[in-house]
Order: sequence, then C-alpha cells, then structure tokens
Amino acid sequence: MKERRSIQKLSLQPGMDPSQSLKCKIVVVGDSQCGKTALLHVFAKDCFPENYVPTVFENYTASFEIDKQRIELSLWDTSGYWYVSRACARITQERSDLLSGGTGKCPADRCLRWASAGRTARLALTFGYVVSCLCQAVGFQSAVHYCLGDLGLHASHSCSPYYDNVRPLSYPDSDAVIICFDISRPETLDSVLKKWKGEIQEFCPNTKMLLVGCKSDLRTDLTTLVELSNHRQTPVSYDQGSAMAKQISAPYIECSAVQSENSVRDIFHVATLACVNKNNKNIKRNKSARSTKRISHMPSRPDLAAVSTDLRKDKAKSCTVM
Ligand SMILES: Nc1nc2c(ncn2[C@@H]2O[C@H](COP(=O)(O)OP(=O)(O)OP(=O)(O)O)[C@@H](O)[C@H]2O)c(=O)[nH]1
Repeated sequence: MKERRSIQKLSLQPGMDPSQSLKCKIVVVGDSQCGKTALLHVFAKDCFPENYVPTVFENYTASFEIDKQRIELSLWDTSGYWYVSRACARITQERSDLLSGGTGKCPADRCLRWASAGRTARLALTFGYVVSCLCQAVGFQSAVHYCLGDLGLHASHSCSPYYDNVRPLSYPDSDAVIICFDISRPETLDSVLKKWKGEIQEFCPNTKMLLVGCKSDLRTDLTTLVELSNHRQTPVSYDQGSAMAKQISAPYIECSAVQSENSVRDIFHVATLACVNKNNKNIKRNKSARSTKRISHMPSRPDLAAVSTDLRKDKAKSCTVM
C-alpha cells in the first residue's frame, strides 16, 4: 500500500504547536469508476489522474487547517468492484450464448473460464474487459445493464467477490465514510442503497456518512446526455442525489474533480467537520463502549471536542450542504 502525503496548500499557522494536530480517518467507497481515486488525487496530490487504474487499496495522507486547527487526514481509497463475480457467474450460467463461438480464443471466454475456476480476484481486474467483449456482442447499454442489472438486490455476502472480503479491512477506526456515485451513471446512485449503506452499517454503524455526487461536469456534457437519452435515462439531478442523502441521513455534496478543485476541497472540509462532530458526540456519551461490530478500539479524542464548535461555524461559512 503506497502512502502519499500532501500538505502543500495547508500550512501551519505561525506559533501553532504541531503536537496539537488532530487525526481523522476517512474511507472513500462507491461503485467502480465513479471517481473516488480522482477525488482523492485532486485533494491530496493537486492533480487530476490522467489514466484510469482500478484501485485495490490506496492510502493518502493530507492535512487540513480549519480555524487555525490543524487536522491530519488519513484517506483510504477502496475498490468499487463488488458485483464482479456475481455478474460474471451470471454471464457464465445464463448467457454463455452471447459468447458462443468462443473456443478459448475469445478473451472474454477465457475470463469466464477463470471465473469458473474461482479466480475471482483476477477476474475482477478483467471485468472491464468482459464488459467490453459483451459490448461487442450486445451493445454497451445492454452489457452494462446485464452486468449490473438487479444484482445488488440479490447480492449477499456469501457470494461476494474478493474485494468484498478485502474492503472491510478499511473500515475499522474510520471517523467518516464518503459514499461516492457517478452523476452520469444513474445505476451508481442505486448502489448507495443496494450496497454501500448496508456494508457501512454492518462494519462501522456509528461512522458518519457523506454522500458525494462525482463528475458533476458530465451533467451538462453533450455526449453523456445523448448516450443516456438513447436509453431513456438522464444524469442524476441534484434533487435525486439530495433525496438519497436524506434516506441515508447524510449530507449531500457534488463535485467535479476534473473542473473544480474547490468543490473537492469542500467535500473534505465537510467530511472533516463530520469527523470532529462525531468524536464530540462520542465524548459527550462519556466515552461509552458503544463501538461498532468490528471496531474494537476507538480512541477518545477530547481535543476534537474543543474545536468542534468553531469548526461548525467554519462549515457555515464555506460549504453548501444539505
Ligand atoms: N468527466 C469527469 N471524469 C472523471 C471525474 N472523476 C473521475 N473521472 C474519470 O472517471 C474514471 C474513473 O475514475 P476513478 O477516480 O479512477 O474511479 P474509481 O471510483 O476510483 O474507480 P475504481 O478504482 O474502479 O473503484 C476515470 O477515467 C477518470 O478520468 C470527473 O470529475 N469528471
């Protein structure tokens, strides 16, 4: 796991004691290719990643300064591949006809053979390739719909792929979880209820959630609009995102990692505030042992409580949240 550090834009105030800095752990989840890595990269590294590389795990560090208080952020990027083995198993079982003629020479056929052999982790990495082969057979939208379909409704942990076993390792001791979806792919918003809310409630039920609509620039992108309208779809509206956020009792924020660094900063600003407020509440509960199912140690951080009120004021100044 690589560690990246950035404090470029976030300097300590003169005279401030660095030992006073607070620590927050923020985990970022969401469907594959919805924009998690770009979000983190823009915030922590100040640049938009040019090439898409599927994430297994990445760990970033950055620091934030709010109202003269320095806050060290530990940022965890996770894999969005959760439906891979289900999708591929389903393709294997039901739709091998789509790939008929495959004698082992067709790459998709080989991928499916891997699936049959149970090499789901490896298969996950080639999932995009399977979809692209399906695209050739049945067209893009059908392939995507087929692979995503209503899998989430039926997904259970007993048949979850490799990444579903690995991702929960990120959750312990998290102060906030950012659930991302892609504004240009409505099905990724559906996954918030089908997948992410449940997973977070299982592994860290007391952790604050934030819902983030990524790629807001694509809401008005002509190609995106045409492609979606061909399938009688539209980009996710602000109101739809906001309604989902209400359902999961989370703040809602949108951003474009490609167009607006400020929108990305706002997200981490709000996430940091959520962490601080959460710890403040924990302290008020008299450091109660109401920790999560799999979190055995949640350090008490009285210093977080001290700045909580100021940070709330700061939030009001610079962020627009629900
Ligand atoms: N137009 C636009 N494209 C974006 C934005 N953010 C990310 N992308 C693109 O979306 C694709 C996926 O981005 P990632 O950040 O790697 O997605 P991810 O959620 O980390 O994906 P996994 O690692 O598979 O879970 C890449 O091709 C990015 O260039 C954005 O704000 N606007």
